[in-house]
Order: sequence, then C-alpha cells, then structure tokens
Amino acid sequence: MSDTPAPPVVAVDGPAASGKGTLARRLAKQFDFAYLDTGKLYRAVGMKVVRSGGDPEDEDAAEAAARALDISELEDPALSGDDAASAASKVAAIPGVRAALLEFQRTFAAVPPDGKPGAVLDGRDIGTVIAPDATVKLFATASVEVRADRRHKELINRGEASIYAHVLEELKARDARDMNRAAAPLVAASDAVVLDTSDLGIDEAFAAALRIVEGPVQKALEARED
Ligand SMILES: Nc1ncnc2c1ncn2[C@@H]1O[C@H](COP(=O)(O)OP(=O)(O)OP(=O)(O)O)[C@@H](O)[C@H]1O
Ligand SMILES: Nc1ccn([C@@H]2O[C@H](COP(=O)(O)O)[C@@H](O)[C@H]2O)c(=O)n1
Repeated sequence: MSDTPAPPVVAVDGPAASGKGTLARRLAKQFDFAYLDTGKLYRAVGMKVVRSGGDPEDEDAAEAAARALDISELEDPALSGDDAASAASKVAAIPGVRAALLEFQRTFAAVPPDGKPGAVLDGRDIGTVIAPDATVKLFATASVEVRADRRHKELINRGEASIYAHVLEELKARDARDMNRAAAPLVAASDAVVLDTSDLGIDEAFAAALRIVEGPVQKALEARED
C-alpha cells in the first residue's frame, strides 16, 4: 500500500452568486488543479426533471433523474439560467438526490481527472459533506444585496432581461431553501475560513482567497513529493 498522502483538495462553499465559482475557477488555474462546479450537477438534475414534465419536488422523479445523470449533460448552456437554479435548489433538498451525486464528487476530489495534482470543488456542502478532510476550506460570502447586484449585472451583460428586485427575491428564496433544508444545509464548516467579498472587487477577492489557500496547498503538495 502507498503512503503517499491524498491529492490536495480546496473546498469552496457559499451562497448563490457570492463569487465562489469565480474564485474556485481562478484557484484551480493558479495551481493547475481540476475544477468541479458541483452546482451544475443539481442544475442538470433539476432541468432533467422539468424537461420531462415532472415536478422538481417529486422525490422519486428527482432521484431517478440524479441516478440517470450523464456527465455530458453538464455542458448544457441552459444550466446557467434562473429556471435551472430554482429547480436545482428544489431537487437539492431531496436526500436521495444528494446520495446519488455523492460518489461522483468524492471520486473527483480523491482522484482528480486528467492526472491533475489536486482538485478545487465549489458548492454548498463541499467542506461539510463531500470533502470534510479537505486541505483548506473557504466560505465565500457577500450581502444578499451585493450578490443580487452582481447577478443582475451579469444577466444584463449576457443580453438577458433582468429586474434587480426579482433577482433579489430569487436569491433570498434560494438562500432560504439552501440554508433551512435538513439534508446538507448551506453552512460554513467549523474549520472554514469565511471570506466576505461585499467590499472587494474580483481581483481583491482572489488575492485574499489566495492568501488563505496558498500555504496549505503548497504544504500538501510538498508532502506528496517527500
Ligand atoms: N468580488 C466580486 N466583485 C464583483 N463581481 C463579482 C465578484 N465576484 C464575482 N463577481 C461576479 O458576480 C457574479 C456571480 O459570481 P459567480 O458566478 O462566481 O458566483 P457563484 O457563487 O459561483 O454563483 P452561483 O451560486 O449562482 O453558481 C459573476 O458575474 C461574477 O463575475
Ligand atoms: N454542493 C451543492 C451545490 C449546489 N447545490 C444546490 O444547487 C443550487 C444551484 O447551485 P449553484 O452553485 O449553481 O448556484 C443551489 O442553490 C443549491 O440548492 C447544493 O445543494 N449543493
């Protein structure tokens, strides 16, 4: 049996539109790690149910969709939309759905694809459930008003119709569902470092994230070389 320590894992959790995906993607690039946006798994399951005419709150339909999910379905551009986000947060509350998606995420973290030396995963339960032994855990957050403003601007920049007040309401509803569900609720792991980016631009937020993550990651990489 090999004594080589496991590849480093960076867990990035946080509420919707907190900027966790932006940070996680940049951190993965910085260290040449594999990156998994776990929200896409729930979005794909939600859309699969909706497209087949089902209700995302129907436990049997949602669990069946999660078990039948093919990784190629994560490439669907429709997953970035509001309908997918809303359906995702409904299927995500169903324990059978979370159980069906667990092994894929844990394997991604333990054996990063393409021979990458480590993995960055972002979501809601990475530090608490998927990778409780992660090398380093970041909990990215920002006030709901700031998050709504960022998402609103993102939608406008994409050429989509957007009303700030609607975006704010949608984020509040999603926060409430994600924080109050019984199964893997959105909460910072006790050993996560909380990074509030309300007053930070993207580059400042990344610099702050890097300061938190760099030391533990380098240490874990060096331990694998010994
Ligand atoms: N620090 C920041 N300052 C300003 N804008 C930001 C900052 N971080 C991220 N953004 C922008 O806010 C929007 C949401 O960011 P991002 O998609 O990374 O959030 P997320 O938490 O991954 O969202 P979701 O939960 O919906 O997947 C994007 O348009 C992104 O460019
Ligand atoms: N680890 C995760 C990731 C996501 N969810 C749920 O999916 C919804 C969409 O996620 P985004 O990151 O793409 O915004 C989110 O609102 C959660 O309900 C999850 O439960 N666990």
